[in-house]
Amino acid sequence: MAKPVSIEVWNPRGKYRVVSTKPMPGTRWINLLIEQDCRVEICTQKKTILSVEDIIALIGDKCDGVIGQLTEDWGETLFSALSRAGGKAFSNMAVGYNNVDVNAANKYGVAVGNTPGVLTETTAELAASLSVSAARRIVEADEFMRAGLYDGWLPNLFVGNLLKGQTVGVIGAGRIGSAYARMMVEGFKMNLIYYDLYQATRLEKFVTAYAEFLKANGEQPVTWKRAASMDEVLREADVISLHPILDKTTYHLVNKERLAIMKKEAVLVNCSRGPVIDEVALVEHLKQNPMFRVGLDVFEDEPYMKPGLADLKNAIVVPHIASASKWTREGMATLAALNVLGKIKGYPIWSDPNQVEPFLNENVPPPAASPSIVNAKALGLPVSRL
Ligand SMILES: NC(=O)C1=CN([C@@H]2O[C@H](COP(=O)(O)OP(=O)(O)OC[C@H]3O[C@@H](n4cnc5c(N)ncnc54)[C@H](O)[C@@H]3O)[C@@H](O)[C@H]2O)C=CC1
Ligand SMILES: O=C(O)C(=O)CO
Repeated sequence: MAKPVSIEVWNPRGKYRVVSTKPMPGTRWINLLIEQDCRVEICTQKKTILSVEDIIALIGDKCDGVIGQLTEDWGETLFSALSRAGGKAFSNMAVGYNNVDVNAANKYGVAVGNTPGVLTETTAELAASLSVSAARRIVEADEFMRAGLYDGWLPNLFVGNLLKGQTVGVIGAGRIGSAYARMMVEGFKMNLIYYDLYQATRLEKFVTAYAEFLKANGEQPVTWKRAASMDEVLREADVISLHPILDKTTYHLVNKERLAIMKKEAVLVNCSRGPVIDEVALVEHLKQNPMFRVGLDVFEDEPYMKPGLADLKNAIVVPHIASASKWTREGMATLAALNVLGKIKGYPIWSDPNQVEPFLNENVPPPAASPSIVNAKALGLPVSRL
């Protein structure tokens, strides 16, 4: 058993005990819980990633709900511990929930919440930032300046890739992938090719309308294409961004063979999950192809990078910050808290997890519903008619 962990307590006399495994941005999420008679316990342990044993110690003998993190292993052990403590409510403070064994949660009747929508543009903006930074070698140039190596303008200094008129590829045109695609098409007049299991109809309509706008103004219209395969995207695109969920079908989706069919001067961006790319193969590909560039926000074995990646000038690496804007992170905390509160209070499940704005308006009380419960159907939870 792990040693008792340090905690911060709000509303100690609250009827319901809600545990958060990490301090989260903002205070609205705390106030929303204590206003509904919850005692809120926030783990203030300095340890970045809590172990299963740490979280069992946090849960204790009585716990009505837990807000957890994407770095934690939520499966049989933790859901059985939460159930034994009388709890039936859990939420990831993340939209991705590959760290959660939903079947185990179903076994113990525990609702699993996530935080879709509030992080869509923030994440897409970072993917766009990495795309431009890699294409134009921003980080290399910054390091060059700071090293005092600049001794005047040169025709060939840090020459990169132009984006306008080139092809942007998206693998996984869901919420974030579609937002990213629009940013790159509308912002840089790139032509789109995307691959997804489902047709991204809204995205296609947006790009079609933008093309008509450009044409009406005497400019070259942009184009879009839904690829029949992922390989088609990898062959044709100049910049490719990965935005699928991580599951067994997307593990190592980008491997040695697929890296080999990409353009030698392509840019590859990953703001989804690290294991979507075979990172060992990527390091070797980057070594063999110095004009191929990557922008990575996520890594196969976070928090570690595969050997050699940190030494490569054609790789930009940032520590899983794609959703890290103030508004988004405070909103994620709010959605996660309301997921847990909703289950505790017996509220129905919000009918559309893609429209969570009503929960994010600080000037009005949130709807009496859980914003997004991924196993609502499996648990037979009622859907809100609001
Ligand atoms: N780096 C970061 O901080 C963040 C990472 N993420 C990651 O991004 C993922 C996507 O988030 P959203 O866009 O909100 O989810 P979403 O569910 O709206 O979109 C995911 C898309 O992936 C597609 N997909 C699933 N399997 C596929 C396959 N085998 N090939 C191609 N496409 C496939 C789905 O059809 C769907 O359209 C999350 O699951 C999470 O892992 C999300 C937010 C922040
Ligand atoms: O939401 C997610 O899935 C993240 O990776 C962090 O925002």
